Amino acid sequence: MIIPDNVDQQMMQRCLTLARQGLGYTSPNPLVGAVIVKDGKIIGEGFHPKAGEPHAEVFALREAGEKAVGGTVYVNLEPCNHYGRTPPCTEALISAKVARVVVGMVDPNPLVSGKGIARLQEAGIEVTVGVEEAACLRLNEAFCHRILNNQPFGILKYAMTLDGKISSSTGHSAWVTGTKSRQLVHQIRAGCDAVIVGGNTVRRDNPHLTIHQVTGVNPLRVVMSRNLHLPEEANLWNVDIAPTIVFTEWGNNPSLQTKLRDKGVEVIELSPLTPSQVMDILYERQLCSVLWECGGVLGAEAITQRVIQKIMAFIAPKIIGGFSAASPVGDLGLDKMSDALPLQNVSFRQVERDILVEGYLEAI
Ligand SMILES: Nc1nc(O)c(N)c(N[C@@H]2O[C@H](COP(=O)(O)O)[C@@H](O)[C@H]2O)n1
Ligand SMILES: [Zn+2]
Repeated sequence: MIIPDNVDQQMMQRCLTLARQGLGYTSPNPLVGAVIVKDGKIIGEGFHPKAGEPHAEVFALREAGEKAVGGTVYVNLEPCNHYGRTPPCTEALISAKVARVVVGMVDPNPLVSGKGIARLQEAGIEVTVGVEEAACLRLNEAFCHRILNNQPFGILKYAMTLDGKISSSTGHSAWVTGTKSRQLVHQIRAGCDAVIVGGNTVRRDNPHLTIHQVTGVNPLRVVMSRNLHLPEEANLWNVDIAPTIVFTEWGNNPSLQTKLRDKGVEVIELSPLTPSQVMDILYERQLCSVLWECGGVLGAEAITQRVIQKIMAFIAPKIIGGFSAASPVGDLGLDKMSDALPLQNVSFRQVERDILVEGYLEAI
């Protein structure tokens, strides 16, 4: 392959493309891709496929072999300088005698942060940091949030009409948005480690919460139901497609608990059952990103408990009306419009006739 102009940016974009091949498999580790270039040609490429397996740099070095001597290595995350599940990549890069390393972003992991870059510089390797940094940060926003806050990154996703309703006043909601938006949701799910819904969503919509027509892995499906008044038969109880965990409060509906466990559904009793307790457990289970596809009551509770960092709102150009038709976020206890939670880094994207508004509830 011939290398184009603005090589550093182009090669970093190539790293991001490679890194995305690990989407859905790497948690709690980041998505990382690496490219090695020498004499204007790519001589090695790699990506991190799974926690416990070698890092992206190692795969790229393996492919380049002896030719890596004097080459330039591109990697979207600072090379590690610690013994984790795998040995430090800095030592592999130094042994391979590469001349230059171009890093997309500093690793926020306190075990690494800045130390990988310092080690390479000490060994006489030229290091450039911050190429395509915004795109690198965005790709690993969930990893960064998790490692800095000891909690998974929470995304609240909803679809609403132009008059702010997620269903009609009878509860009917199929469908608010168009086909393309719904396909995009499947892609978003494929990039998340878990999807959470409340008991109402299970009773009313009987969702699968899987991915269709996109490549990737199904996320873990999570149901939060205080009273455990859930149907005995539901799509989510078919764990052959994807695992399901049901969180409930201690001692509720023991006979359904037994039936669910018999079907292979994991049931966890917590008192009190709160979004933040659930996120703590998902953190311990090594998850980086959690997509909340719940109704307004649970969504508001999750926002109040600060477990939601990002909002993805699909808005369809239609009006349903109805005083009792549900809206995407329930009571936040805010009385004045001046208290409304502002989103940051907001972006807008047209998806057929719908608009996707994305933004962050607080800086990450
Ligand atoms: N630069 C880089 N490339 C990769 O491919 C990576 N997976 C990482 N991860 C960093 O190292 C930590 C995990 O180390 P182990 O896989 O346990 O050895 C991870 O937290 C990142 O800081 N970095
Ligand atoms: Zn490494």
